[in-house]
Amino acid sequence: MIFKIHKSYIKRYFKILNNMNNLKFAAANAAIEEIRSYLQKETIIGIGTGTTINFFIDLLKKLKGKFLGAVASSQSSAIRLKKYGILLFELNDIKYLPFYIDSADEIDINLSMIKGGGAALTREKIIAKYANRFICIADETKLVKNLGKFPIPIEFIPIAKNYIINKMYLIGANPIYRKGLLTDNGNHIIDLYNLINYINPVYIEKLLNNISGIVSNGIFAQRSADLLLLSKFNGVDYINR
Ligand SMILES: O=C(CO)[C@H](O)[C@H](O)COP(=O)(O)O
Repeated sequence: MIFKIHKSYIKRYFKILNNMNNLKFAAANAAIEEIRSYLQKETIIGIGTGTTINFFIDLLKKLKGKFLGAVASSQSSAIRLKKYGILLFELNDIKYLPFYIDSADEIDINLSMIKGGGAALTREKIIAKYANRFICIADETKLVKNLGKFPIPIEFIPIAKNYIINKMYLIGANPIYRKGLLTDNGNHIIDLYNLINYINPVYIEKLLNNISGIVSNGIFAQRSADLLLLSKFNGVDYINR
């Protein structure tokens, strides 16, 4: 069966996409301005993962020479950084990380987040915890009153799949396995639906941390962001924790 899509729908789709990209670019650009004056020859920057961060990496290439290099939270970000000739470091090789720049799938006013839509949550959480300052860049669609509409990703060790799925039903979540996905750490991902509108993200984060086989979960409440650069159609808001 052939479906004909009206030209006006295609035009509208590209207009929305373009607007979203403009917002992502604006947030990324604000982060560049935020860190610019702190950069020194020996500075290493922590870099997240995703479409918003890709804009940040593209802008960062212009600051090459003003900092030493970067530590990436995923293979995909590492490849992009490498393409621009930005020096890559392993987290274990660095003593101090002044900034970690990343986006989020959802963020609330306390700067707690759900992350991991791009499956990089474990490395993101480790680097975010190691960093002195977490700067989150996001467009205004990511800001929510209560976290939980976006499913919570959990990265787990493959042999624990059935055990974890059963456990998730017991705590009232609807677990959906991301078929065919292998994380950079060789693990798998389940997305938890219906654990919505919870008031206490720290409680859920700790609860999930406590289940055997789960390597990490996408709630970033114990280590929330320090600064949110939130891009809107009329400018960028600076929201401090
Ligand atoms: O947590 C993440 C990846 O694991 C990303 O930060 C999150 O998914 C947002 O991505 P995007 O900028 O593409 O909306």
